[in-house]
Amino acid sequence: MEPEFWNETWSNRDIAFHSANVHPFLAGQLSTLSLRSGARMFLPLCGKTLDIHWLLKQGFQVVGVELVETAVQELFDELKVTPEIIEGGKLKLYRGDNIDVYVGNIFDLSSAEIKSVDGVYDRAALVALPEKMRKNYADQVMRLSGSAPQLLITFEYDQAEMEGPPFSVTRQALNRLYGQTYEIERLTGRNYERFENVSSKVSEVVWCLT
Ligand SMILES: C[S@@+](CC[C@H](N)C(=O)[O-])C[C@H]1O[C@@H](n2cnc3c(N)ncnc32)[C@H](O)[C@@H]1O
Repeated sequence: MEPEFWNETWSNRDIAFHSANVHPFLAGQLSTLSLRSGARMFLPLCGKTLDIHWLLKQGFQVVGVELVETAVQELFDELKVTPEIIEGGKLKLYRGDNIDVYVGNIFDLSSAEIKSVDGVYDRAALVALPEKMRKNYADQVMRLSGSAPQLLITFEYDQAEMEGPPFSVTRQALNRLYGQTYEIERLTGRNYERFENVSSKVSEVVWCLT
């Protein structure tokens, strides 16, 4: 997906991926990463997810990256935080108490910029990218996070029935992307019935990468 696709998605408000609730598995599964309190969580392709609100409330620090500035402005508005906006690098930085969100392309971000990361939360990020981008994305997430443990949420369905995004990402695909670096454990999953065009089974699956 090229940047124009996501700019149009946000300007047309075609943001069905944005949930009105905190992800139902986040609270129950994050502890599998065994993070210290106050850990710094990296959210690649973060949008304006309410999961960020939840993480901040739990005392985590958050660092995100998001291509579309409108999304980041809305995130800070909804958090009721007036950001300090820092320009100078390739990406603009929106900063508040315990939260840094970089505006721009994840592939332009450096590990020196985002500093240390204790855990990664990938919801609707890996699955937002077409197959040909996923290897570069996975390598970049590992580079940026120092291969920190990940809570990763994917979809599995018959890709022939829907174009994506979100795309179907199987365990075999995860093994190819992350299997050299991480132990990959399937934590839980549920049937997901919100893709209108898919008549066969859709599963939403939660993984722990340690
Ligand atoms: C499917 S949405 C998911 C957003 C968020 N994770 C959530 O759960 O609501 C994917 C987001 O990634 C952003 N995005 C896509 N490609 C990106 C890239 N190369 N770098 C940074 N952000 C990107 C899009 O603008 C979009 O907001």
